[in-house]
Amino acid sequence: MPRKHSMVATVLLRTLLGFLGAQLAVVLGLTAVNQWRKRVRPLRADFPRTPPKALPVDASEVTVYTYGEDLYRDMLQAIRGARHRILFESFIIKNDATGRRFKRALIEAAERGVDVYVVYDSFANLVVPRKFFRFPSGVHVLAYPLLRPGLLLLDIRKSGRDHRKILAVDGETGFVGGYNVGSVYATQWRDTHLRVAGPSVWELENAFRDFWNMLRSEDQPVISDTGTPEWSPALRAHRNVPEQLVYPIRGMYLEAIDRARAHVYITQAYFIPDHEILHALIAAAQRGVDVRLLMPETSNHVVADWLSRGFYGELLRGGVKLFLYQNAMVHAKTATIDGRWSTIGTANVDRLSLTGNYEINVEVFDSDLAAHLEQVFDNDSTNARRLTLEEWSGRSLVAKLCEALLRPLRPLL
Ligand SMILES: O=P(O)(O)OC[C@H](O)CO
Repeated sequence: MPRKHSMVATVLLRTLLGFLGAQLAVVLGLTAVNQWRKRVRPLRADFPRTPPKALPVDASEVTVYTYGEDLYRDMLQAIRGARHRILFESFIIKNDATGRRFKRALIEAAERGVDVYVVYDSFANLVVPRKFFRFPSGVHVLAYPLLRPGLLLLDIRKSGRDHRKILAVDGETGFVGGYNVGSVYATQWRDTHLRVAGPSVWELENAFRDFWNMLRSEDQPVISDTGTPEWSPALRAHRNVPEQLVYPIRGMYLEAIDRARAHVYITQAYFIPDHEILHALIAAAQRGVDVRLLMPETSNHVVADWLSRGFYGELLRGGVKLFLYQNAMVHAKTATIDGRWSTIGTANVDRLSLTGNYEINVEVFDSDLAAHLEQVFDNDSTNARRLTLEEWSGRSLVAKLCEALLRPLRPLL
């Protein structure tokens, strides 16, 4: 009997090792093909743009940016015009011409007496020399740690990356959205960011302050919290905070999709939905809602693309329309529903963002903003091709096998 057991264990172990080996081979193979493709067919930067447009939302004004150069110009202008306080947080800050421009502007602000706070994620910037993140003492810098004590003991409150992108200046102007800071994003990537001017900037300030005060070291200043004299239910920031086991962005998406009656337009860089989000979208399509998903045909993460592809069949059979963005990386994390609800933020629709990282998305109830985001979606769609169920069903057996082998990796991304 024990001999039989050990034979079964050996067979199981070999099967598992064979599966892991095949998975590794697929990942390495896809990565190699992707590197080659990038060399012979680099992404173009001639995607359609929608110019920034300012719109009132209650007592505030919002502006949608879909082109990095426009955004960085206005962010830098806000930093250069700061009089009291700058709160700046970015998942990635590249040590390139754009990153250096931001660094210089932040230092100059501190030199003229502005209180400057900077947060970045240590893991996302591992390839950036530490020297780049050295600022003069007038700038307060918090590097979200590579590993937080407690994580090794599986304390999930200590998990997640700081994936947020926030700038808030003087409590008057704020920016939030998908853009990291780097030259490639300025012209090569299609992303979406929101500028807020007016009382709703508090939403972003508050998000930054709570994060800073929770994670600052003892020798760093506390950012005082005086509350807000005014906030608008039309524009609210939702924050995923692993330290508090709070992940409202996923709930926000589920609630909004569940209410949809006419249309759902979602733009995502990496779309790897969980069971509930997938089924909420299909349920909406089944009740007659026009559900459209726009994603890059080829993103900068080949494995994420293949994990995403594993859902295409079910989505298409469920009536969801898929639009694949061509020849450029679309990195936006936005959705607009029924001409009245929209979200713009940092969270991807994948496990890492929705139940893993520190994230921030603004949820906006406003018909003008929704109409504008629909226009952006339509404009983006002119640079996308619609994938049909017929085409997808005819993909090669090798492609189907790769999807099946990679399926167990879904929870990792
Ligand atoms: O994590 P995101 O969504 O900010 O995307 C970052 C890019 O993938 C950088 O390679």
